[in-house]
Amino acid sequence: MNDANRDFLLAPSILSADFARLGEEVDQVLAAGADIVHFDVMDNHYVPNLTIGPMVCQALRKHGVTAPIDAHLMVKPVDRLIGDFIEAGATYITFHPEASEHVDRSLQLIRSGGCKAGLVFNPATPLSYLDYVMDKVDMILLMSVNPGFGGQAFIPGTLDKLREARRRIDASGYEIRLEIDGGVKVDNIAEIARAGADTFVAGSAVFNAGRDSDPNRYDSVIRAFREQLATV
Ligand SMILES: O=C(CO)[C@H](O)[C@H](O)COP(=O)(O)O
Ligand SMILES: [Fe+2]
Repeated sequence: MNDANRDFLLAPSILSADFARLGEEVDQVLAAGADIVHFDVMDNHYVPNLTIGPMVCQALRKHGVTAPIDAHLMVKPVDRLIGDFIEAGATYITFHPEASEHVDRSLQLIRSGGCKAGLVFNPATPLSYLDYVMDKVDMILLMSVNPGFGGQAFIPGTLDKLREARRRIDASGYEIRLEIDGGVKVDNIAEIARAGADTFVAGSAVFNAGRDSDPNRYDSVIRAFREQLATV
């Protein structure tokens, strides 16, 4: 696939949403044109922060969210929670290979539950974890910050890593999405897309936009992202 016909998907990270009004926040960002709900799961063990789990994913489904939910598991161990997120209605389940004792088994567990499987690479994690599992991944997620917190700055070296991941995907012949997570803003998304990403997580850039009282507060930031992507 080349840049011209790659479809770009926007995945706002609800890490930066107002948790007290989560259903409403998700409804508004999807109404503004977002494609995927990025759902950050942190365990205060694999990463130094604690967030939300499968019950909240299930609550979003019950609330009526039908868009894909992209569960980014920053937890160790991973396998038990994989089952819980399958039950809770996740669409994608991604995990960090260092957090699984048996990466191949965890990937198979996700697919056997009917979900799409992905591996997440921290800034210092080598892409060689992909060597023997390309046929078992639907998503490769490159972290462009160290995991654990929203609002951090994009690490520029990730652009080269994106180019390398894109080469691997194109050479494999498999349909695999290439997602980027951390510090994605309106002013760098085009450069990130040119380096090979096709799925863009953005938390603070989306949820810090607009005024709380404005029901259309996310329209202009989503439109600005799309305008930038149209230049790629
Ligand atoms: O996985 C994450 C952090 O570990 C988040 O998805 C990410 O940081 C998004 O937030 P921002 O766009 O504000 O950087
Ligand atoms: Fe994330």
